[in-house]
Amino acid sequence: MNRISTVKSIQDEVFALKKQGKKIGLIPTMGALHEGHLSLVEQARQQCDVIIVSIFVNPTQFNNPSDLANYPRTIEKDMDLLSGHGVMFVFAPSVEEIYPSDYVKPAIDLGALGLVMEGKFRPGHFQGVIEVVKRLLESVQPDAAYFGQKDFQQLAVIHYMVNYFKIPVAIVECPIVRSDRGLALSSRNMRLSEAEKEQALVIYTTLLFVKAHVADASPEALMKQAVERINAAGLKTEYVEIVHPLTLETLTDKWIPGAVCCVAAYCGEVRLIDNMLVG
Ligand SMILES: Nc1ncnc2c1ncn2[C@@H]1O[C@H](COP(=O)(O)OP(=O)(O)OP(=O)(O)O)[C@@H](O)[C@H]1O
Ligand SMILES: CC(C)(CO)[C@@H](O)C(=O)[O-]
Ligand code: BAL
Repeated sequence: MNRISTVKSIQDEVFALKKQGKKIGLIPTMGALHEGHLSLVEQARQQCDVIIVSIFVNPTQFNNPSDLANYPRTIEKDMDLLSGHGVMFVFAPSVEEIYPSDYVKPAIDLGALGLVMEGKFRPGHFQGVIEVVKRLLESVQPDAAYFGQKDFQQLAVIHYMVNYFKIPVAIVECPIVRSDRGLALSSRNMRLSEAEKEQALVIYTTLLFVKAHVADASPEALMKQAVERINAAGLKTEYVEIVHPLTLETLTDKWIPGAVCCVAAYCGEVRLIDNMLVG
């Protein structure tokens, strides 16, 4: 497994491998890797010949400076965790490498996709995600790129961006990996105490509660109950939205197949997100 830090070097490697007919899979991450990331690697291994994991804490997608400052950075541990998982390259560029002085921000209007949920509570977040994902895809030029459904809205935005700019890559969605008791794995979980990890389970149990009650309550009523349940457990809910899986429009009185319940809540200082297919 080689660690590469420049766009030029990763391009040289990829171009040579592509010439040999190899299929390239990219897993973009911000590091502090866990089993959720490894599941993306494993899925990529089943479909690609060459696996590249990028590790880059992208400053432009953080709307909150303290979130960026506190984001865990564990590159040596990450390299250890990845070894034995068939990864050929870890691409870990600097901020200057990703955003050189002549870098031009992509111009794209995400419309409603970028204004709801994460877009509403983390202003500028998706513009930053688009900047970095477009730059990574154009730098590495993979055949397929793997993303987790834990970041459900991010996937919707990335699909839109790839279509909009006609980037020739397959976007592969990977299911959410949870702890034994249901907490969605996340790099930010490292900042939770054991007691907070216990408390945060209410997000999962609330998603299960919503799923179990679709036949006897409206989306609107269940969103309200979900907020109450999460807050009653001591978390601070930012939003609970039950949405159309493609347009992300909030459902009110009628259910549709494929409805997804999305949650963002603070457990102490740590902001957690999760979602579940409920409709
Ligand atoms: N529990 C998980 N199951 C499946 N995919 C996941 C999981 N956690 C993260 N991913 C995916 O891994 C990729 C990289 O995510 P990232 O590095 O931001 O980790 P993270 O755990 O989501 O961190 P955080 O939520 O704390 O920012 C994303 O596509 C993300 O959706
Ligand atoms: C896709 C991504 C790596 C871009 O920085 C990030 O948003 C993430 O980890 O989900
Ligand atoms: N996985 C989402 C990255 C972020 O929270 O910025």
